[in-house]
Amino acid sequence: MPAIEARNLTKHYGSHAAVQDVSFRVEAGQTLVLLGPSGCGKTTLLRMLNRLVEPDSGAVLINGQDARSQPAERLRRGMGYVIQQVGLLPHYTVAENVAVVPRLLGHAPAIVAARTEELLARLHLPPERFAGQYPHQLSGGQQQRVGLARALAADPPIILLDEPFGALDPITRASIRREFRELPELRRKTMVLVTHDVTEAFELADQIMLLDAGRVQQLGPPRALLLRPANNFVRRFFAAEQLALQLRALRLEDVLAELQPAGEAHAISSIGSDTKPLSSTASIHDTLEQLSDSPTVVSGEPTVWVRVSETTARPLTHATLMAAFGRALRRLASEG
Ligand SMILES: Nc1ncnc2c1ncn2[C@@H]1O[C@H](COP(=O)(O)OP(=O)(O)OP(=O)(O)O)[C@@H](O)[C@H]1O
Repeated sequence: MPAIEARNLTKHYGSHAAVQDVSFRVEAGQTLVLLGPSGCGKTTLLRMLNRLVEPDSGAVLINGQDARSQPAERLRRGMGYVIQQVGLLPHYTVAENVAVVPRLLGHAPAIVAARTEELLARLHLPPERFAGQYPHQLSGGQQQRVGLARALAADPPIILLDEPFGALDPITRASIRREFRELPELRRKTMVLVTHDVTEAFELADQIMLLDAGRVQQLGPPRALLLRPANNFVRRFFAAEQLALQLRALRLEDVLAELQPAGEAHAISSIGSDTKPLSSTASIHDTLEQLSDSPTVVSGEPTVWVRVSETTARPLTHATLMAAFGRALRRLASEG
């Protein structure tokens, strides 16, 4: 049973159709990204999931149960909600803001305090410095982290995020996104995230739903939208950032075959050093970054070793990895 299911959701504002006949399923632990140009209906769709907006027709099922079968407040307690404007309470300290929902739920004060400290520390807001501060004393990025800590505080199984990194400059945004991806708290969560940033979508999504004028243009894993676009809108939407997205959509395991010379008897056993092997599930983008950090330098290029046996290892550099990536793209496109 999917954790979230949307069935034929439609919403009009007057005669304007904001969302038209949208359906999707999100399995437990997966992330769906709602992507599309401004005004395409992303926020309206997200807010139908926690009943901040009621659909004209269609239904939302949470763990198989109709969202309308329980009071909206109870439904929302099981779903964290993170928005761009953060919405911190100005007269509450950081710690009080994070603790709002667990307190409402009647969790024991000592447990709430410990959990708040742990979350702040994990989100790089050392509690000894930040717990007693007020929202106006924080930067935009720090406020967004507090917003995220607040959404995670009661450990809800589902998190809805609306442009959660929207107010940040691109560099801070990329680094917060990385921390976000690595948060152990989020690994088990079912998430629906709204963004208009295609790179963000490709970094975070298991599935992307691309919308235009309230209608689904394509729903699928990131690489399917890139390699097998359903129509010209999808093709054009990704055209400008094609390479950056391909680097995020393909993983090291996709190019392994291309790193192997024809006729080589042994399969590749590892890439990288024994102490720091590269993960075969890392994106090519992340692999290139890790390669840059390699302490081994051959002919002025950072290098890692591709091992096929105890005694045989070949060097891998940015150039050889990019060449293999190019061949893998052509192969995947022709398999289309
Ligand atoms: N409360 C409302 N009353 C009237 N029209 C609305 C309301 N909320 C949204 N709309 C309209 O519905 C459409 C979809 O809006 P929505 O906020 O869902 O888009 P979005 O994709 O999230 O946009 P953005 O990326 O700019 O936030 C827009 O045309 C918007 O003007």
